[in-house]
Amino acid sequence: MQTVQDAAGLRAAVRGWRGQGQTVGFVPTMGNLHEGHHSLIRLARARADRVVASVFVNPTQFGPGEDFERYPRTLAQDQAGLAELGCDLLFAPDVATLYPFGAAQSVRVHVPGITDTLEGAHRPGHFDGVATVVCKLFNLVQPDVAVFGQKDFQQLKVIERMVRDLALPVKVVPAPTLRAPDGLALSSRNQYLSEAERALAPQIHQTLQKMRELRLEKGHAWRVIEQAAVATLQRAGFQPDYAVIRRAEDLAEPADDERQGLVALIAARLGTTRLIDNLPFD
Ligand SMILES: Nc1ncnc2c1ncn2[C@@H]1O[C@H](COP(=O)(O)OP(=O)(O)OP(=O)(O)O)[C@@H](O)[C@H]1O
Ligand SMILES: CC(C)(CO)[C@@H](O)C(=O)[O-]
Ligand code: BAL
Repeated sequence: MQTVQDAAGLRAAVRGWRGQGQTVGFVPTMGNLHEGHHSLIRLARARADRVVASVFVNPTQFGPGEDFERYPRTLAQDQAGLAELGCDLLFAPDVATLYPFGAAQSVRVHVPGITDTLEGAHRPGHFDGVATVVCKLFNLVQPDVAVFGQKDFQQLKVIERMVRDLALPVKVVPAPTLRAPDGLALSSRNQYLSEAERALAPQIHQTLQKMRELRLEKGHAWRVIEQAAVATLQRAGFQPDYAVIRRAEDLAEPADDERQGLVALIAARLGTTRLIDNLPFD
C-alpha cells in the first residue's frame, strides 16, 4: 500500500488504475482506525477494484471548544491496519493541501434543511465543514463508490443529498454500525471514557432499543418515548443533547401514526465525552 500526502501523487495513482479500466472505492476517515472503519474498507473492496482511504482530521468541522486538538492521531498504526486489509492507497494530506487558501477562506459547501437539526443544531457549522471536505476529497480521489458508516446517520444523509444535488458522479454506499459485544458503537471517542463511563456507555444502545420497542411493539407516541428516553439517560448520569425518533429519509418529525421508515437517534455527553448513536427501526 502506498501512502501519499499530495494531490499529484494521488491523481497519478488513480489515473494509472483508471487507464487499466479499474474502478475506485473510497473510504474517508479522520484516522485512529478501529474495526468499524475496517468494515468500511472491506465493503469498499467488495464494491470496487481499488480502494483509497483518507485520514484527515478536518479542522472546519470542529467548533470552538471541541476536541480538534486532542483528537487521536495514530497514522503509523492506521497505515499498518489498512495495508493488512488490502487497501491500495492511503491519502493523508496536510491542511494546506485541502485548504490552499486557508480554512477560513475556503469555498464552503452548505447543504440546507437537513443540517439545521440534531447534530447541525448542536454543532453549528459542523456539516458545512463535513460537506466541504468530502466534496474536496471526492474531487481529488474521483471515486466510483464511497462508503460511509450509518453510525453517523445524519452525516450519511447530508452526503447523499450533496451528491444528488451537485450531481457528483459517485455512488454512496452505507455501512452498518459495528458495536462492542455490550452494544456500544465503536468510535474513536470511546477511548476518552473513564472506566466508570465506559461501563455506563452501552446504555445509549439499550435506550435506542427501548425506544424502538415502545414505538413498534407498544405503539407509544413518539413524543412520549423521547421524553422518557431523555429522563432515563439523565438518571443514568448522561447529559443528553437529544434522544429522538425521526423519519430516516429526511430526519423530519414523523406523523403521529407513522411507524415505518423511522430511526431513533441519541447524542449524549458522559463527562467531557460526547457520544452519538442511532437505530434504524426497519
Ligand atoms: N462503529 C462504526 N461502525 C461502522 N462505521 C463507523 C463506525 N464508527 C465510525 N464509522 C464510520 O467511519 C467513517 C469515519 O468516521 P470517523 O473517523 O469519524 O470515526 P469515529 O470512530 O466515528 O470517530 P468519532 O469519534 O469522530 O465519531 C464514517 O463514515 C463513520 O460513520
Ligand atoms: C466524513 C469525514 C471523514 C469528513 O471529515 C468525517 O466526518 C468522519 O470521519 O466521519
Ligand atoms: N464522526 C463524525 C466526525 C465528527 O464527529 O466530527
